[in-house]
Amino acid sequence: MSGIIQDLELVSVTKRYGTALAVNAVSHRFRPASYTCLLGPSGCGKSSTLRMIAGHESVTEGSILLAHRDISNLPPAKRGTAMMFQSYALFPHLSVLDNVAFSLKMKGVDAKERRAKAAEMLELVDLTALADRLPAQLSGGQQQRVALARALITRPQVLLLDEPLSALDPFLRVRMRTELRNLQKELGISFIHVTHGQDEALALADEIVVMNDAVIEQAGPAREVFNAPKTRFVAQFMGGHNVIALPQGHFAIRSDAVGVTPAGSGQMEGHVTAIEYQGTYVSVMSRIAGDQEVTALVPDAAYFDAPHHPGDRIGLTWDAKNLHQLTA
Ligand SMILES: Nc1ncnc2c1ncn2[C@@H]1O[C@H](COP(=O)(O)OP(=O)(O)OP(=O)(O)O)[C@@H](O)[C@H]1O
Repeated sequence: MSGIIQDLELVSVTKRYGTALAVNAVSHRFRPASYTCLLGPSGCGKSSTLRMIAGHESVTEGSILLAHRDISNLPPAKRGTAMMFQSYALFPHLSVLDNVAFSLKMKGVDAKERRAKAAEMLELVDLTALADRLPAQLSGGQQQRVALARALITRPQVLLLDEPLSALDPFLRVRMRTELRNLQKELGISFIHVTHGQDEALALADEIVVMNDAVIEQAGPAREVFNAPKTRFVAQFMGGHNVIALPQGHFAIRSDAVGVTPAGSGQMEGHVTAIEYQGTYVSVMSRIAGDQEVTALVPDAAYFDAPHHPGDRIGLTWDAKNLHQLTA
């Protein structure tokens, strides 16, 4: 919205709560004007990272730079960032329009100008018709759009979103994620979105930053992180992969890159432990040498041409180019 594309960078950022280490010397440069998801399991430090960027939590060590300016010690309103919270925290007694205009009122902007700006933001999130309602008269999805408009009215260079879709029902969640993604592209600013959902991150993100245990395990374009996980944790957390120990080391391979052949004809022998019908695919779970579990996702037509059953011996095949060596 500023018209200038700005870089956000974390330089060895650490957060301690007493003796607990929540974020451990994390460094990362966020791509300008892109949608980034901070992804990881509960407690990995993603919300602490987001809150430090927003200025709602102090940085214990390290610095946060926006457009090469150290913003680590600035108050939230002076950073060029804005945060949309998990609970939208709208003022219940204020109309939608006044909720959106609130931060401009705090800044001393006169009534006419702030109402005009708020109306512009409501148009952006498609809520013009509901400007005079109170928050209690809105659906969850509408409340969320008010919260978005309220964050965007400050014209941030970076919008921070903490689990913004978690309060919505599954149907609305999918719709809102499309809206968020479109809004980010339309505004051309950076969105940094915290989530513990792999599907959500894959659907939304240009870049995924996977955190585990207070550090970044892997960061890169969504497709690269899913396709070529570097560690066992990333492979297992992203899902859809097998982790296999081979004589050359540990490898990840996507389940849909593993083929099932008649016994005696594959790269490896296994016996089927379970079959699960998933609609488009059938999941064939098997056990191979070394008591390792391998799952093959077989397109349903191929499976039903030559079905297998628990106890059957099968061959498993893959193309070596689909094996990704793990570093940890
Ligand atoms: N205010 C606090 N005081 C003490 N410890 C905290 C505080 N906030 C977070 N922590 C701890 O820091 C670690 C990281 O928490 P954080 O909220 O950043 O993780 P998260 O990945 O966002 O998890 P979740 O998805 O559950 O919100 C956790 O072990 C958490 O218990």
